[in-house]
Amino acid sequence: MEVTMSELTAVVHDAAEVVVAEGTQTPLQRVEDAAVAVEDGRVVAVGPTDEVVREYPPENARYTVDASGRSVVPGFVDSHTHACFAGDRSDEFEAKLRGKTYQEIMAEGGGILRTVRATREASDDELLADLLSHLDTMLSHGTTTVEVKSGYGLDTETELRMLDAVRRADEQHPVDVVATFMGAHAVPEGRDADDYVEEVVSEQLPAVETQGVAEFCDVFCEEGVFSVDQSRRVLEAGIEHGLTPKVHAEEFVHLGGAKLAVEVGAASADHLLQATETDVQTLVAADVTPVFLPGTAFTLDTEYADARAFLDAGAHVAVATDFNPNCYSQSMPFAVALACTGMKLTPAEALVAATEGGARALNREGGLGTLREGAPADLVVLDAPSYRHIPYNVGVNPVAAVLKGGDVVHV
Ligand SMILES: N=CN[C@@H](CCC(=O)O)C(=O)O
Ligand SMILES: [Zn+2]
Repeated sequence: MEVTMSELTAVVHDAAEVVVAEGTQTPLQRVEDAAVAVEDGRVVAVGPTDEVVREYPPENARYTVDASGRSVVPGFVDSHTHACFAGDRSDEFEAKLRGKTYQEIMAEGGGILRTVRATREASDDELLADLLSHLDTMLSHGTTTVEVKSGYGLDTETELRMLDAVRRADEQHPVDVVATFMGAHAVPEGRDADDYVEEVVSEQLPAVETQGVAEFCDVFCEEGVFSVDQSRRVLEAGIEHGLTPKVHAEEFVHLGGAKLAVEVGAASADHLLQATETDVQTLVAADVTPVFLPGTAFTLDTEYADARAFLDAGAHVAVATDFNPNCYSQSMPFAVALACTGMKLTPAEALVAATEGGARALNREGGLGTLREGAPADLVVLDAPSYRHIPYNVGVNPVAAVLKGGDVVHV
């Protein structure tokens, strides 16, 4: 005889609105005067409060959240971050304000390579503590799933130490953490790029597979970093070691990273500031999720990517923070605001790109990033009557509470 026990975990009721969110090609689905019921970590009902509470009485639930006057949206899925690192680069922000470019700072030994030096020197516990602290900040701003890349080690030992910190953070923290190996983030000081690519392929990737510590493999395909051929070599080797490709593509110079993303069947192509109309058509036809990182354009004070061209071509787009020592914001609400002001997404498009779009960029299309029935119960209660306040009330954290799998994990 089969016995199953289901548990009414949470009822969030009397919300001014609940945003279901489906995809950036679908009009925003939302319900007014609404409630959400959660059983065993999944959404079991979304609808008018009176109907939901009749079937799922709040008094039977472990958590009851009175969301009167507030809006409920899916937890943010931040699909592109470099959140595991040590050191501080706040002085580079000032140098950029005085006119230095990102490339000039790198050429002087700053930028990524400076973070590599600090990360190699940090202990395992320091790396973990810093990452956990960033996850706390992300959670308090409504992020419930985040992707974190390695790539500040650039040697086998430190890349593995970073990915181990990511694994431990995932175990210890309510936010779900998805690991990406990015040994090909920069060419280490004093090394030749081809020679280093061979190290990534023959040493780092086999070690990452043995440890089972990453799901994706990313590469910085950029002029002066890794060429298309070098990037292809890394991503194809990554596939052989069980990792799904992602590409930092067409950020500063148009090099062919978008085309490469299609060729290798990447889950996403990210940045895309220099993408051409052909890139747009090719990525959309191949269903590679375009990930836009407006915080990077804001920090570098550059033009923003043309996300509208992708939306017009039928793409389901994603928006993420790109949190890293150069783009120092863990806040998805801020990324949503910049997606609106910088890329002219509507608040609805930006919100869906930051939730369901992020799930697509991580190949998690079974409901993550939405509040439809059956989806993981990752909910954000906003201290505002509408999702429209996320980009409107800019510079203020709009999050009142966060539920992860139906448990209240932040108030
Ligand atoms: N573009 C390459 N990597 C990061 C920046 C990393 C850094 O500057 O430390 C990015 O996605 O923007
Ligand atoms: Zn990046």
